[in-house]
Amino acid sequence: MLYPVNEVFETIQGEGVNTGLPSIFVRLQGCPVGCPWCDTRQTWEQFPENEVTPEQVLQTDGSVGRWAWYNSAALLAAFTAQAFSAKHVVLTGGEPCLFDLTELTQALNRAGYSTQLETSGTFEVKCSEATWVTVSPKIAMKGGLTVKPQALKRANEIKHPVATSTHIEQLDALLEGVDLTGKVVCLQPISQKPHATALAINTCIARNWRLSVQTHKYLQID
Ligand SMILES: C[S@@+](CC[C@H](N)C(=O)[O-])C[C@H]1O[C@@H](n2cnc3c(N)ncnc32)[C@H](O)[C@@H]1O
Ligand SMILES: Nc1nc2[nH]cc(C(=O)O)c2c(=O)[nH]1
Ligand code: SF4
Ligand SMILES: [Mg+2]
Repeated sequence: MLYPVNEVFETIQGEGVNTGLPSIFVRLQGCPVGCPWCDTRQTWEQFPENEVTPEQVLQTDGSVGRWAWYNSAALLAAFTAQAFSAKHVVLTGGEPCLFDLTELTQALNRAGYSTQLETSGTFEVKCSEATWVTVSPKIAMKGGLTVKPQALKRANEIKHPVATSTHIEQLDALLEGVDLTGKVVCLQPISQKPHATALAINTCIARNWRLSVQTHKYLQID
């Protein structure tokens, strides 16, 4: 299966439970969710005129919406060609669950990589059993999509972006009746805003949830 890839790079996982883990990020192109504060707006549209060769994607930093088709074998070959050391692959986007990721994650696992998804939960999650699934639920965004119960059920980690108390109330409503056994709940301040960070800290302490700050932004790395 072919996937539209916006960028492939090696860095340190900056968010969530796996913070600090050296990781290869594969950012897929395309997202219809429409979060007003999205870090990666360049991945929203998959414009045909922005298609480039796989080599060109490896040479750019993904800050523009260029993308190329890759299959799992070509991605694995790119990891080798780039001499990446990390053995953990994070599939993000854009919205990676626009695509069936089963074959890709299984191929990565077979090649010795652990895998993780970063998803909004607005599409069914299709991936290998071994994949760590981080759902960052998107509620009442412009695209009008809703969070799929299957995605919440499959989540290993629920990492909610927050800036106001309304975001906490929306998360509470979403999680009502969801069995959280074995799942980690994190709050992630939106765009490092001081108010958002204070709200996340205070709520995490009150609820015994995890705090996820975007450490890569503080470190000024990708
Ligand atoms: C860019 S999204 C891509 C994956 C997927 N579309 C999703 O939303 O989970 C990756 C992560 O960044 C988070 N994120 C995006 N923009 C952010 C911002 N301005 N502040 C905090 N977190 C943000 C998302 O909530 C998500 O957890
Ligand atoms: N360092 C780093 N960690 C991240 N964790 C999730 C990211 C994402 O954009 O999905 C991200 C990212 O873009 N960079
Ligand atoms: S779902 Fe993810 S990629 Fe899509 S707009 Fe929201 S944060 Fe950005
Ligand atoms: Mg990011």
